[in-house]
Amino acid sequence: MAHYARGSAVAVIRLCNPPVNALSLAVLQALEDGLKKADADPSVKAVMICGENGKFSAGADIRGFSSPERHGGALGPIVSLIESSEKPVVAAIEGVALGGGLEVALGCHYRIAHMKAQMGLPEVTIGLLPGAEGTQRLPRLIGVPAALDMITTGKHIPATEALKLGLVDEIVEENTIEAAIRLANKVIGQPLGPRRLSLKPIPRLPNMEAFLREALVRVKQQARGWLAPELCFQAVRAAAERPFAAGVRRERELLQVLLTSGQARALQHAFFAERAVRRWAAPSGASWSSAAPQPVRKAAVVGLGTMGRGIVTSLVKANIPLVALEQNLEYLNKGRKAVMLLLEREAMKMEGGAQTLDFHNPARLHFTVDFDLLRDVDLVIEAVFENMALKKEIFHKLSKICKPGALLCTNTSALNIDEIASATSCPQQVIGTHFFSPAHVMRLLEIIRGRHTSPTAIATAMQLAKALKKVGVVVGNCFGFVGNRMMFPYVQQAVFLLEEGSRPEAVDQVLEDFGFKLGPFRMSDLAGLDVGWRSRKDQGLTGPSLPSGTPARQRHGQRYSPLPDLLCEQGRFGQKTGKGWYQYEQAGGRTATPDPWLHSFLSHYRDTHHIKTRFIDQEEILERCLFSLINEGFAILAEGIASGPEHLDVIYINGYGWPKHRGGPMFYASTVGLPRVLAKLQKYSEVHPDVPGLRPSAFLKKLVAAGNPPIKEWMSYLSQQSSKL
Ligand SMILES: CC/C=C\CC(=O)SCCNC(=O)CCNC(=O)[C@H](O)C(C)(C)COP(=O)(O)OP(=O)(O)OC[C@H]1O[C@@H](n2cnc3c(N)ncnc32)[C@H](O)[C@@H]1OP(=O)(O)O
Repeated sequence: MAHYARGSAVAVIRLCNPPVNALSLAVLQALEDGLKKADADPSVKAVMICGENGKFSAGADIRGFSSPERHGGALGPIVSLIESSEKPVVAAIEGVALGGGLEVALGCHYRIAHMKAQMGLPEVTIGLLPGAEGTQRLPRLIGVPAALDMITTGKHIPATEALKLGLVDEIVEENTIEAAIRLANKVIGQPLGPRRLSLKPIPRLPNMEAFLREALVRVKQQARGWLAPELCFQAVRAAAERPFAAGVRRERELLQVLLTSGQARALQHAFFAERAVRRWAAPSGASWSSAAPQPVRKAAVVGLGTMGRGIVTSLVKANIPLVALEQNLEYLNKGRKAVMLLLEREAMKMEGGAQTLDFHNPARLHFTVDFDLLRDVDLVIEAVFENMALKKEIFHKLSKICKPGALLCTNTSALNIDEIASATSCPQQVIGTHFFSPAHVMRLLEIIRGRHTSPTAIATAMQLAKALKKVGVVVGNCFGFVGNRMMFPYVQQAVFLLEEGSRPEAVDQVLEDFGFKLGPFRMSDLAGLDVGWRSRKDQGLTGPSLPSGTPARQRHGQRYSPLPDLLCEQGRFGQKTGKGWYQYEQAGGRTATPDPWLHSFLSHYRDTHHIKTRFIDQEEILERCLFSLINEGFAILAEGIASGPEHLDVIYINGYGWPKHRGGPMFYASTVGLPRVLAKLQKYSEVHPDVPGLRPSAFLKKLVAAGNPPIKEWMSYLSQQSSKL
């Protein structure tokens, strides 16, 4: 809705559609009606447009994009209608003016913003472009470079920056509405021609052609298969090169391409999935709606290795006073140095720098080797070496030292939360908080509830994720939880493909072309091959505890590849040693080059094990890696480890570099079609009967038998499940 009211000479149109005043068709209709009413009323001399509840508008109603033509098509003419008004129209921007909301403001003749307001054209992030003439008006107002930056990245900018760019005419600290009405009264009778952006020429650059050429290279490099940034670029280029009307026609053509590309649907799924996971629920019946978080006034991190350092940095950035603990002074000093370096770098990126972060103040960040200093903290995050005995020892100590009610979190990436909790006297306060490396950068926080974890503990961990500006996803307790458990069969397939005839660079290329930032081998070299090796040794899969006589390529009757173990035995741990699946310029180097040594090692390995080398095409590489990962996802859903497919998608997008424009693995499966996923898994499973990861999950089969229902309905088939599942 939009409420129309007339004060003295200024009519007020208030956009009203809580919580963010999204521009639904009803809101647009009411806006149009209001404009026409104001136009027809001779006593109205000016119009002011604002939003209800301190928010201008978050743009078009994304839920309405199921009927996209009507949606995109409806807004452009209204923006034109605003601009062509013979009475001055002022936008009063409070809260947010995003997407279509900002396009409405660009149609207005004047824009005034509250200093805390945020503006942006984030359409690119949901696979679209600002299709209500925004790609044509914004460059005319702020110039091509700034407009291109805003439109191709979708970033939100604060009002202060908007003022510098000339996006708004004025910013105010107090009442924006009153200021806008004052401005509207002031400009009554002034010529509107110069204020109509469609009539303005594009600010010229001395080297526009060269600028655009270089910008296109940058945009393409960053997009990696994501279509919207490049099409946003093309629309802005049209603004630079064509008259307004022709630019608008080009914008519409490009928007149509995006609307039918499938990527917009995937990105919108990702948008709503990220919001859906906030509404967590546990099998016990506890949920986000009934559980309240405890305040975290002071926290502690135990262990200052790579993960601990990132976690400390993350907590300091969230302004949470903190104790950072190591086992001895040598490790403490090493950790402190590394943390300080990270924080200095982070401070340099922030307005206000080190003062904002305040990490030199021991009252805010205290380094110690004294466990006693954890007595008064509200929450501890343990981030030590991945070893059950060590973790249990630490949790036993923590449960004795920490105050009653303190939350005890473990950053384990795979170990059993219940076993860790069993070392404490308060298992209800123990929870997994699995950060991803680098912990101060990666958005995902996998939150693992143990059998005894209390609803308050879950709510507190979710609240912590929010404070750290991360996406918290609550999952159940099993080996590898959700993310790593799905990753195991994916990596396993990648290694099996090498055994059968492929090469690391061929496998990585296929998955990077699909959109992953790094293929499995480049990723493994970055993370360090020794991490998995240690875990396999602990599981008795390799190393001294492996019973003699165990076949080299079989464990527990299933296919096993010793390739990663063999590389580790050669000291090839990846980037850190300068050699892994690739070779690097030096230990710690970042540039991966295919390694002839590895190629001949693989040939020799195949000869030793009598494996006939065969050519493996891209389709097989993609399907075996991705479908085995997805298959595990279905097993996870059936076991109740995650509450829905969107949880898995959010985890993969935010923690594992899954290309967002493909909507996450489970959404991707829904677009491929479950019958096809099932048929392919069946085919590969027949060829490799000793690989459980390729054996289709019962839940996947059930969904196919049910006629391939839409992703939103999957979980309902689970609740009606029979004992077969
Ligand atoms: C054809 C081209 C023409 C126009 C194109 C467009 O305008 S496309 C839309 C462009 N706008 C956006 O992409 C903005 C999306 N929203 C946001 O970035 C954030 O929601 C926002 C506004 C910064 C607020 O963030 P906050 O963290 O405060 O709240 P939250 O994200 O949880 O949102 C609250 C609920 O509002 C729903 N919502 C937000 N924006 C929209 C929208 N544009 N359309 C529909 N619904 C929207 C969001 O899903 C939340 O709902 P909930 O039921 O609680 O999950």
